Amino acid sequence: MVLLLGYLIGQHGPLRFLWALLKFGVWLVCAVAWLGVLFTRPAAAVALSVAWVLLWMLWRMRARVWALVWRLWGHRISVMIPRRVWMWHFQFNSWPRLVFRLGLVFRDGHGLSRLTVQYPRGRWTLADDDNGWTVVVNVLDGQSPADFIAHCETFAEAWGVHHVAGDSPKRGTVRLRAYITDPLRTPLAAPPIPAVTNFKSVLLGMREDGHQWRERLLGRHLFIGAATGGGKGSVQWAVIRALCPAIRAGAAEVWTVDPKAVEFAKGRWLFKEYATSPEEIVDLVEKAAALVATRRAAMAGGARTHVPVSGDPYVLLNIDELAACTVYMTKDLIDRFNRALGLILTQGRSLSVSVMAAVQDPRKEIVPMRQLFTTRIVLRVDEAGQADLVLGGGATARGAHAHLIPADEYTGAGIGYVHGDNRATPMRVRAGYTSDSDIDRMCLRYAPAPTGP
Ligand SMILES: Nc1ncnc2c1ncn2[C@@H]1O[C@H](COP(=O)(O)OP(=O)(O)OP(=O)(O)O)[C@@H](O)[C@H]1O
Repeated sequence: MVLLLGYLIGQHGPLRFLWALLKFGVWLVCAVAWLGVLFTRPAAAVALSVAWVLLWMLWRMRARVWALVWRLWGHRISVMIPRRVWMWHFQFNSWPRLVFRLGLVFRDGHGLSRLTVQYPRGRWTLADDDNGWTVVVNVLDGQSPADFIAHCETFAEAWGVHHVAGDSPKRGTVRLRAYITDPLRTPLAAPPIPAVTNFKSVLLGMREDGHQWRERLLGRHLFIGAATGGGKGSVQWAVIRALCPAIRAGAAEVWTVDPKAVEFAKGRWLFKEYATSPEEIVDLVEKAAALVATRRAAMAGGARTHVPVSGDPYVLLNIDELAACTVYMTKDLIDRFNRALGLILTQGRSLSVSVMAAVQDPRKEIVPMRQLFTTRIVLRVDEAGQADLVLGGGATARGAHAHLIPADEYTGAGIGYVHGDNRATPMRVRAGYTSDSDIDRMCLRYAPAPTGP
């Protein structure tokens, strides 16, 4: 007997052994009590047994019952439950089970008896915008942040939230941000026009975390890839809106290439140059390349970067539907176009000549020079791999699900992903929508003052 006790304690450890002993004692007391009731009041004993079985079945099915309740009334429940209580539920109740099921835990020890499970706990905080929470996890040895980021969709499903975004703020750490509802679900108005253009930070719309979506223009080239109707125009117009004060003051010029002669015809008065036919387009791009060469020669040995001022302005070469220029023109014109554009893309950044190009099909054969664009934005695309073509390899795996953006204009147009500064993972954003009447007002108020005699 002593030997058996010693063996069991050695195998299971004293705590586990005591726990098992306690459970055995409780069961024994229950069984004796039940037998006592059976002999005195058989009917009550049968009723007790049936109630026990029912309770046991309900307990076993608790996950399915909860899933059903959640599916039927989840939305209403989520509104009623305070955010913090909701977060605590996932923090203490669901997280340990979830990471266990996803294989994000480690089991140590030898044999069942000494099994210890190490699982990543994480620091949980409510988000500032009250639309979810953030979990910062120190990954275990042998794991990488990518192991968690790959499961963002699963976390979103398990927590019943709209979206979970993951990134790695520093080595060995992963940050998961749960968004309960989608802050970008309704269209945004056109961004307000600033009093003075800030070339280093122009407002384009809103980020998923509720902050302003801003991009730098000076020293950058912008590339926007999206299927037709994805809302490329709204990003282009948001950039032009931000430039309006500088356009009026003569410190910025927009040169527009509009092969379809539709999208930008309405804002024609804001543009210093406007080209639609293949010959005009190639002449205009060569003119921009010549400006780059002139500025480079003028600055040789002097200042390293050009500062845009009235009379020596920042030039934005705005190209709508780049494929029309790189594929659908004669070979001679395509060669001239590619040569001139290549020169601007490689040398224009420090000389205040930027390119903003929109394209429906971002394949390499269509846009061979897309790697030269420093800021790349992908809106809704038709196939999963296309986000990788725009943002770079692995973007879809890191959360840029541009192929899942709804095709519906109201809920999906203008939504996309961009590589935010200091972020390893793409940030979801929505551009403000510039309507036709907004464009009319911009033309009336900000069209460049006429020059010449
Ligand atoms: N940011 C936005 N917010 C809400 N709705 C938008 C937004 N951008 C565009 N839309 C809606 O989607 C429609 C299509 O947008 P737009 O023409 O800009 O897409 P596109 O990507 O430029 O398409 P295409 O390649 O055919 O020119 C617009 O008419 C507008 O109704």
